[in-house]
Amino acid sequence: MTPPALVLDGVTKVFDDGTRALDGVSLTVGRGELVTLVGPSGCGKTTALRVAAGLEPPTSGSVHLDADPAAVSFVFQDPTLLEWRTATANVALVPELRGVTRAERTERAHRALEDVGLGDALDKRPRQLSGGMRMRVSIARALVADPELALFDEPFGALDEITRLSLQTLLQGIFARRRFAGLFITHSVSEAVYLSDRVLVMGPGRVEAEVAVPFAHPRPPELRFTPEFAALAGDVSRLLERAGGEPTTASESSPSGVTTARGEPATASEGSPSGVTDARGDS
Ligand SMILES: Nc1ncnc2c1ncn2[C@@H]1O[C@H](COP(=O)(O)OP(=O)(O)OP(=O)(O)O)[C@@H](O)[C@H]1O
Repeated sequence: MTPPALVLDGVTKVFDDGTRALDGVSLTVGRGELVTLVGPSGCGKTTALRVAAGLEPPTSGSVHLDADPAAVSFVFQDPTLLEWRTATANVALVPELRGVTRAERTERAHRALEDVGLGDALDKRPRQLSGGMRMRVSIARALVADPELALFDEPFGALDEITRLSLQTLLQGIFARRRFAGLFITHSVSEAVYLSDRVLVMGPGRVEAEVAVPFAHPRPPELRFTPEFAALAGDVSRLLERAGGEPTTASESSPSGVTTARGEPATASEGSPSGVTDARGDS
């Protein structure tokens, strides 16, 4: 069996000032699987991502990355583009640093930019681009490395709602075609359900529950308006509320696919679907 792309096993992170940001976090991201982390502010999502990326050492527990480190890409909330470089030159930077020839890196950058719908903006500088377009460049820069694992830290958090929805649709289409492993942090329940195969609900320092998302890829944008989608988002919202997060829109019925952190079925509501588990095992 192919090993998962990423495994965190019992990871604890205590910062020098004594803050216990992670307290026994275990999670896996399989190949070709997109996993989202949702949870209240300060529960440790970014820390988990940074530990996964090797940017922070865990205090205890282990991290297994089964990917070429050169094939791990990041997308942050801030697109962090170089203002003096064109969109193409920004995207080509990664292959440039790896010694890829100019002709090849330009071709790869153009392909990646076309993939994110920026075929008409290849020579534009960041200041000539809207916030959504800058984020597309940032996604293209992540894709140009042909990632085995892509790590996303709330990439769409600063965008307006319409841009955010269109970038979700874009990323979902790219994921359906390329099927990298992904770990994606978001505060949006609907974004988590629309994009991912599994939603991990975090409470302070811990993964409290896991919700399997059964919808096949590619996912049409209209999926977001179906009762099945609303039911699953409702389950995640309820689990998030229990974990200490802000309540979001919940629906009456519950989908299949929710388990608690210990793997027991969690009865989120009458007629709960299979697929929800609570990390603590209580429901
Ligand atoms: N370098 C650091 N030194 C000390 N404490 C830190 C450090 N980085 C994060 N923390 C603390 O660790 C906890 C978890 O922070 P983290 O940024 O991982 O949470 P988060 O869930 O990503 O929050 P948000 O949703 O607001 O981005 C917080 O209490 C935060 O203040």
